[in-house]
Amino acid sequence: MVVAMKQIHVVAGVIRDARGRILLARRTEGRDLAGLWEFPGGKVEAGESPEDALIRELHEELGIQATVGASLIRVPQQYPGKRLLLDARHVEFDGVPEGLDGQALAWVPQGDLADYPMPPADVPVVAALTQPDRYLVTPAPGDDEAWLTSLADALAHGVRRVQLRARDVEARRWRGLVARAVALSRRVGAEVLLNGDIAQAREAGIGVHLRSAQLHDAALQASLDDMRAAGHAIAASCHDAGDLQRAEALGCSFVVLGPLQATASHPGQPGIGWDAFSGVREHVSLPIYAIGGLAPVDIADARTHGAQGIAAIRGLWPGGNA
Ligand SMILES: Nc1nc2c([nH]c(=O)n2[C@H]2C[C@H](O)[C@@H](COP(=O)(O)OP(=O)(O)OP(=O)(O)O)O2)c(=O)[nH]1
Ligand SMILES: [Mg+2]
Repeated sequence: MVVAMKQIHVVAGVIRDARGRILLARRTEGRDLAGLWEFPGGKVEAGESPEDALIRELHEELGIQATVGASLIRVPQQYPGKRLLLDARHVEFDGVPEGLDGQALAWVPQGDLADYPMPPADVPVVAALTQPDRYLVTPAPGDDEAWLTSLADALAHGVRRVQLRARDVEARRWRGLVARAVALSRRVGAEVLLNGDIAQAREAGIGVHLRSAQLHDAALQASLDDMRAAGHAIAASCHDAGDLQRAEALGCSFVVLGPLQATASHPGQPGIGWDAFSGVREHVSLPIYAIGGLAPVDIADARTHGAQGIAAIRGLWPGGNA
């Protein structure tokens, strides 16, 4: 049994300049995680509010006067020997930031953030800034044309990450639907992944979304390495910490964890709820969508509990059903 360690609350600022670039600071030698880039900030002291802590830290470390804005994401994360809550807030400021502790600073265009080595808890923060907060999973097609129209509708409403999923659809029909769905998605720059079938995903030139049962199939590693080398995304469905760790080891770039609530598509499977979701997410450094009975209205809750956002069939499909 793991002994519960006290969680350290760290509040960090997402600070932008007039060009939209984001300020990163490099952790100085002699501290934990030295040399890695971080969002400026620090630990909340006893009796202090997170907002006051961030204002104090940004004044001490950068010499700026901060105004703390909206929450971006709160990431619970385990490190060797400690547990962290990285609480990332948008910040406005007066003054000119300087590295008052001798730390290097960099103004980084949002698209380049992934080039800066950062601590594990920052990976979900960067993803929250740069990747979609909704992940549509398609329902099984009844009528093909109606299914494609609904997909086009979802894309028109801003969906930018899609998992094509259909059980029990005849292979040739599914291949045709996948090709048309990929064309629709490409037109608006949405990312597409195919559920379960690595070979077909490779052939269609899209990513693959692994079923949780596939995570424990060691024989898949070679074809997944091949997918990654070709620049295609790998994602996975996870139900517990073991699945998450396996997905991270296989090189997944994001995952789905659930069911958060009981759903009609998985009757009898109880939901894990937000608190358990937070506890499980601590074990890996990955963007994680919560799935199971969720809709866009739940995105704020999701972010508060360390999720990238929500994945859904009904909650993101126009009309709410297949
Ligand atoms: N500020 C900040 N800390 C982060 C980030 N990511 C991350 O894992 N951390 C970790 C590193 C540290 O273990 C902890 C923050 O502690 P810190 O060393 O900055 O604390 P502090 O500013 O209060 O300074 P001190 O305790 O060294 O005096 O959180 C991040 O993006 N920003
Ligand atoms: Mg600090």
